[in-house]
Amino acid sequence: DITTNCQLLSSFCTKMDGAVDKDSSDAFQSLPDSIHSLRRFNSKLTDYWFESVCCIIKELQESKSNGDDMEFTKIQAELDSLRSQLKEIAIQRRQTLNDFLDLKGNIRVFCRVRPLLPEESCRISPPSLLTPDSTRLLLRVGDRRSKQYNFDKVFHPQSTQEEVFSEIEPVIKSALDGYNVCIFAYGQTGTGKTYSMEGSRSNPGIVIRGIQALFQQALESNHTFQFNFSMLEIYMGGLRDLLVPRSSKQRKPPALSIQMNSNGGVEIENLVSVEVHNFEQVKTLYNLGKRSRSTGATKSNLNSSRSHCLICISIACAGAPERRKGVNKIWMIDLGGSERLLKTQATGRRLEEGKAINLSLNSKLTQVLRDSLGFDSKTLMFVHVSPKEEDLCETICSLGFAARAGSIHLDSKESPEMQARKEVEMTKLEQKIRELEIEQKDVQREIKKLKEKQNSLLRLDQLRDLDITDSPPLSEELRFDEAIILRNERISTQASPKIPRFMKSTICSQKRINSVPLPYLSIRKKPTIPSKARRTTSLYAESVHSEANDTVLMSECDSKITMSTSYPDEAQDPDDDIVCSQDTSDYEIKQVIFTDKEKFPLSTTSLPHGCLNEEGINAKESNEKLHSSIEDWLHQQIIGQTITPTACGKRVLVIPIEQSNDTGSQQNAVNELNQEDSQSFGNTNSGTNSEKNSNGVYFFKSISVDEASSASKDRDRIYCQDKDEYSDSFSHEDFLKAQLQENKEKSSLHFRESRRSVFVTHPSLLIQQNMHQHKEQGLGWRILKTLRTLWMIGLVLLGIRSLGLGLDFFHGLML
Ligand SMILES: Nc1ncnc2c1ncn2[C@@H]1O[C@H](COP(=O)(O)OP(=O)(O)OP(=O)(O)O)[C@@H](O)[C@H]1O
Repeated sequence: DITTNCQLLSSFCTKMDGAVDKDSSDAFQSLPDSIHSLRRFNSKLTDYWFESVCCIIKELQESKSNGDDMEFTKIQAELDSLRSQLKEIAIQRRQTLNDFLDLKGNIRVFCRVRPLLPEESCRISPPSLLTPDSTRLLLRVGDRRSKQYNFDKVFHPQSTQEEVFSEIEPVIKSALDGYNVCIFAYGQTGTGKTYSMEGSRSNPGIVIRGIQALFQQALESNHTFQFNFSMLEIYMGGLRDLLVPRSSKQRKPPALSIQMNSNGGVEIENLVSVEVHNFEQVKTLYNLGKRSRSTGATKSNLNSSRSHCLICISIACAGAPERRKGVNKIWMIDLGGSERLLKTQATGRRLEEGKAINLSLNSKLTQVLRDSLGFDSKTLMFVHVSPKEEDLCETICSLGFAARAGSIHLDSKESPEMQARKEVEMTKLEQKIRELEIEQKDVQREIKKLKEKQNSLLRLDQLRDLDITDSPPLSEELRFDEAIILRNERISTQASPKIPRFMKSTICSQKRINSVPLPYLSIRKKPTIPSKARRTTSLYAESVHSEANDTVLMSECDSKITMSTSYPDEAQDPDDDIVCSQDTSDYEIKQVIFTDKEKFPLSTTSLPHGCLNEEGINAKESNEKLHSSIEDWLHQQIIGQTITPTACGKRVLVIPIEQSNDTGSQQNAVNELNQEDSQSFGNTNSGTNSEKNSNGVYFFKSISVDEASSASKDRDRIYCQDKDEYSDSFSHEDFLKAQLQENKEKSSLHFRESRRSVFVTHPSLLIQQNMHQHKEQGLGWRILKTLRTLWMIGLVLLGIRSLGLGLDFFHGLML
């Protein structure tokens, strides 16, 4: 209405005035939008407003036209120089950090002595381990003898998780610089390996802190990284993917096997590798993986890890030639407790596990880590020991192993002077790294400021190109819009605009009294849909309004199929769903066109957007839901992986959509899937939805798609072929028939009864057309059916009675 529009314009003019006076970039930012709104509502405004706005814009254009180009070029030059400066600093910092780590040693060995646990502390015996300083550990053997071990650092029983992590932080930086990194926790069972790696909820360990630091540092760097997360265990000598739910007879994940690629890198075939974008996602996946890890109670540890657990984050960064490698890995490994089988008194399965833990330390583990150990990879080993005297033998074994691993640089015969010089050098390098980091941040801040300035100039440029006064205020397109707006307004006025929505008549009732209103027309432009062969990305979520009466498949009552529309760049019109929400026999279909999946690499996948965000989720219960949804989703990926051959002959995971934040439509599509995936397929919908489902719509059941349907809960879906061309209006039956008749290599549509959504998932699912029609029956029909049944029962009773009479008669005759 006029008042609202005048208010809109008034605020617009205030903004414009501000823009002229203060050169405010905020006002520039909203100018194009405001101008668009202005033109849109022009016909309802007085000439005065429009003219005054035009004047302001003109003034603005004139005042800014001089010298802007020069300023833009100057800023660009400054930006270029700052960028090369930043690159220079990054190279220097990387080099200095590497020198520092070289001095420290590429293989570093730390020792952590765990404290006595509350249940152990009552035993009073002299401590067998002493830590005279931060690098030496003294082991008392008997009353007089003691043995000394040297480490890069010794963490005494009171050392905190923060102190331990402080040794990890520099290698996380190295990982972002392109170096492979391996962090191990080694030691006897029950000595605190899992405590160091995992930690507790309130006091997290290396893994959680490491991942957090990785994402934080990636955010602060001037590169964009791609992270992929995998988690596996070596259990009883074999590899097991921890992100895949435990196998059952029907759902067996593919076996993992270790392969070497052409660059000499190790690849684990069939291992699920999930692209992750933030810390929360990794944390959720990590928690999921932890649940699948093999643990059990032993005499030494009630919650003993019975396997080696390996976490791998692969880091890729395009356009950063200064990195050591294009793609590198960071491994974090919680080894199974090395144990003396006699001492743990293990029998049966525990005995076998114990043997396997010890054996696989050398075989599978070294194969998996072949490309991540040695050369310029950074390896950190944390050897864990127990302070208990009765564990002395195991402690000696562990310390001996650690000493051998560290002997590469620790035992080298360095004189105290040399060691002192090394210390000084390292301190200097550390200082230099700190300075370079500060400088780097300053330059980054400067670049950000200049970019903002440049953007505001660009926006002004856009404004200059805007021809307001010379062109007629309404273009053809806007005239058309306006005509539609007027038409819709007329319709809504006719339909008593003041009554609340729930009181308006339904389509059925309107039909009964022959007053079907004119359908609403959308003023939105439809995106042009490329031919199917060319579709590579998710385009839009489209819903269609369609009448579907008197077809063979339809139910008795007439019903309309109403599908709402949503485009990425336009806000949803609140009135759009008026028609579909009025009539219980209305029915909504959402069709989401997805990406071509063939471009995804083998065994690499991306989670549905938002699926792993723990924020705002209500702790335990929601976590459970989240986990089961992720499990389901992951399992679907595994099944998809086994049955989905692509045109290139490769097998790819079934991925709903490539993760991207850029278009609203993709977001819509992903959200749709998230909802789908995060809910069980049953009646989890709201009452309204279910009610809608049960009125005048079809149910297609038991469509099987190879192994997929037998292995999952997809029984109430229909799978049919994707439609080649977009059609605005079609009957339900025709639509489905068309889908089924098309060739079977195309993307498939899922029709889910419970949510009434049709969406394309992935290519190449073969279709079996054994669909059973299920008609929803009206009340009248049900009464007829009951009467028919009663009639049949009556007939049968009559027959029996007649038979009885006949027999009596026959009996009488005989007598
Ligand atoms: N530094 C520590 N501070 C406090 N408690 C600790 C510490 N280290 C270990 N513990 C406790 O000791 C117990 C055994 O630790 P943990 O399970 O981490 O041992 P482990 O070496 O991983 O054993 P396994 O190899 O059998 O899995 C746990 O209850 C843990 O909380």
